[in-house]
Amino acid sequence: MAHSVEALGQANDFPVVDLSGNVSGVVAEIAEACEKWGAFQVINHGLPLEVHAKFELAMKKFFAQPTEEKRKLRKDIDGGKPYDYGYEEFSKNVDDWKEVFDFPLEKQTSSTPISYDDNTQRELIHSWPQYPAEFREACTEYGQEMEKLSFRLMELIAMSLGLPRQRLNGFFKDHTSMGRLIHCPPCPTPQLALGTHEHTDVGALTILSQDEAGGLEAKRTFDGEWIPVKFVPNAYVINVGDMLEVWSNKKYVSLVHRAKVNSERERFSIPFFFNPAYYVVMEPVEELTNEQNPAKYRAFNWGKYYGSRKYGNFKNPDLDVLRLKHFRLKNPRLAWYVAYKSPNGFAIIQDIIKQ
Ligand SMILES: O=C(O)CCC(=O)C(=O)O
Ligand SMILES: [Fe+2]
Repeated sequence: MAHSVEALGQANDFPVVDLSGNVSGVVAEIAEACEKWGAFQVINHGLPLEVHAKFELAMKKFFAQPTEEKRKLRKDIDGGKPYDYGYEEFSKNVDDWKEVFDFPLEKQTSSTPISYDDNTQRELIHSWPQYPAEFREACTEYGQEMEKLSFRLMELIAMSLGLPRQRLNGFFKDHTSMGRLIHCPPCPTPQLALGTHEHTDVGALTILSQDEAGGLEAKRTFDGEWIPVKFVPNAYVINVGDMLEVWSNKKYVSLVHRAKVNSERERFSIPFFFNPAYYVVMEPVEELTNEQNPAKYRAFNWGKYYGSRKYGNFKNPDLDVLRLKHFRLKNPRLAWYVAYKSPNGFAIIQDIIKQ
């Protein structure tokens, strides 16, 4: 029998954190939100409305073009062009009802390996559309604001874990963050499709802007119920990603989420993924582990993890890509799972063991 949410003493909405409040109050709200929900929304975040509006308009003009135009900017994963225009989902072997445009931050020069056992770095190709003329500038300005907000949030999150304010900043020195524009056209059979299938975000945190069409849903941790993430004007939704789960030694859990589509209207959604530098070795933060609370993850390299997720899709629909569970400690069976399921499984396991 379904329990009423009230009876269980749980709110049915994500906490909305007012970032203009006093720091200790904000930190306490973030701590509770990350632990209970793995997500929260922020208002009064300081991002200029005009930067957001210009960016949103440029995005809508871009997507309104004929498909042939957009396809000129097609992603080519194996050709070292993982950004730009695409209409398939990236981290799982399922089709989403959407088209996307991905862009790295302007100053980003680092590259990611193409698979977990590949140690070569290659420069990644990215191109900007000619139309609309202000597209590149709008994305760049928005990206810079997102970067600022991401650092601010990471500092608040570090404090919420009882760490010094800048404890996690160093991991983002050459960060591999990216922005994604998502357009889901109206869907004639919304019950048979999803804009974005169930997943967790692989990076540290995600800052997502959804529009009035809504559709974003989060899986509530205590009962697995899908909860709609309410549209709040001028707010951003902040998701805990896989890497924050690792650093916090699972005190905070990466948010499982998805997005629905509807038959009447199109929807737009804009996630910004704040990711560590590709060379970062991921492992629980030392200060957050001890004998009573030993590390729940073994160390692994972010760039390789990201590369496997980014480039592993669609190669073979029967194979999984690297996921966080493959690095969880105290579950040797999973090591065998990786070994048997992946084309380079045994090499991956040897690599994990060596670390
Ligand atoms: O479509 C959406 O709003 C969700 C997007 C998302 O979760 C993602 O791209 O990681
Ligand atoms: Fe996501």
